[in-house]
This record gives sequence, C-alpha cells and structure tokens, in this order.
Amino acid sequence: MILDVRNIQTFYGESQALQGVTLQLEAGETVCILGRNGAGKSTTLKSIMGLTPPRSGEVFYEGKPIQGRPAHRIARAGIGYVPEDRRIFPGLTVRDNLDVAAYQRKGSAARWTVDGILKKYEMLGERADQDGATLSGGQQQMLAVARSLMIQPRLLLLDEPNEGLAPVIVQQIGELIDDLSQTTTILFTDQSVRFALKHAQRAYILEKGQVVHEASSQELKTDQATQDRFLSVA
Ligand SMILES: Nc1ncnc2c1ncn2[C@@H]1O[C@H](COP(=O)(O)OP(=O)(O)OP(=O)(O)O)[C@@H](O)[C@H]1O
Repeated sequence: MILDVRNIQTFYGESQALQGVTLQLEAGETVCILGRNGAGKSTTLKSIMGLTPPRSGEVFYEGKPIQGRPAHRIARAGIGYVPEDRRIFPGLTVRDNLDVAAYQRKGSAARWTVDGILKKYEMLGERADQDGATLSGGQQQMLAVARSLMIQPRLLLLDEPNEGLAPVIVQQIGELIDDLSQTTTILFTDQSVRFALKHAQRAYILEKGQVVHEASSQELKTDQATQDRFLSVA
C-alpha cells in the first residue's frame, strides 16, 4: 500500500473540516475523491501534504508515518501536489517554472527531466521561453502538473485539475492523467462524476468531511441513486 490515511480530523481554527477521513491507495492505482463544494476534498489532499496538518489520525506513505512532518519534507519523500489554484510563477518562463522545481535525489536517475518534459509535451515545449503567466488556463494546468513531476513523485495528488477549463482542455488533462497513471500512483479530486469514471479505477465520495461511499468506477457508473445523492450533475 502506497498511501494509508486513517481517520484524520482537520480543523481551520475551531471549525472542523475533516471528521475522520480514511482512505487507502495501492501502488499503481488511479483514484478519485468526489464530492460537492465544501465536502472536504481539497482539505484531504492538503492534510496528506502537511499543508493543513490533521489534528488527529494518521497518514502513512509507503508504510512510514508522515503526519506532522512539514510539507517540503513530505514532497521530498516523493509526493507531488498540484493545488487547485495552480500557482504558476509569473515572470518566469515555462522552462524556468520547471527548472525551479527540479530536484533530484542523490544517486537516483530522474524519470522526469525538464528537457524530457518539454520534448514529450509539445504544448509546453513550443512555449518553453514564454512567460508562464501568459498561458491559457489549460496550459497552466499542464505546466502545473509537469512541474509537480520535477520532484520525481511516486504519488501524485491533483486538486480539481479540471476546474474552470473548457471541455476540449478537460479531455487533454484526462489524457495527461491516463499517460501519467502508467507509471505513477494518482489521487485526484473532482466535483462531477463523468471525468472520474473515465480516468480513475475507483472513487471515494466525501460529504461534510467524511467518506460516505466507496466504489469502483464500474459500480458507480450504474449507481444513479448514489450519484444523485452525493454528486453534482455536471
Ligand atoms: N482556509 C479555510 N479557512 C476556513 N475554512 C475553510 C478553509 N478552507 C476550507 N474551509 C472549509 O472547510 C470545508 C472543506 O473545504 P474544502 O475546500 O476542503 O472542500 P472541497 O470539497 O475541496 O470544496 P471545493 O470544491 O469548493 O474546493 C468547507 O466547509 C470549507 O468552508
């Protein structure tokens, strides 16, 4: 098991956002966390990353406890994270955005390099010298995902990678997820069920900071009652 999240409770001040979230990922899986606005999807990813450290519960990554560690150490342990707002560094070119994130553990061969990414993903390669801030929303999302690969993650957390993107771009993001899932374990969040069913093998549904349902994509596809109860129609 690559990720084992056990009963985490996370607070913003006195307000409790996660009421005991439990989820597991086996290495190689692509899993989606679904749920409506405010259900706790982002907070779950941020809690795993140590950005909003859980007040109680445990997070094991590759068998080792990581809760309570600072976010940069969790990243260095091999967890890549793309936040909802992407945070492309303005004033830096596409290449620079990748370069500043490039980190290679001593003695380890890098699966992803800046040049390799620019070659493989033409859309980024063609714009290597362009200011990252001038890219479209979808291009920025591609860059944000590519940048997260620079720490050579074995687990990738993507927070609503489709948010605000046009359907044709959503398709490209889906293709990118499919491509990366060949070599990397992925946990992503989404509000609507369609994309999740297409690109993840199974899903957890969150409501009010709790996992209320867990199913394979296959099961969820035909379970209209669960979709209606917990998910947006989009
Ligand atoms: N910075 C914050 N300060 C206080 N409360 C917050 C903060 N961020 C989120 N919350 C609250 O925590 C709960 C979970 O929010 P979270 O953003 O994790 O949900 P979400 O499922 O990711 O929703 P969305 O799709 O809107 O991002 C919500 O009640 C939200 O209002």
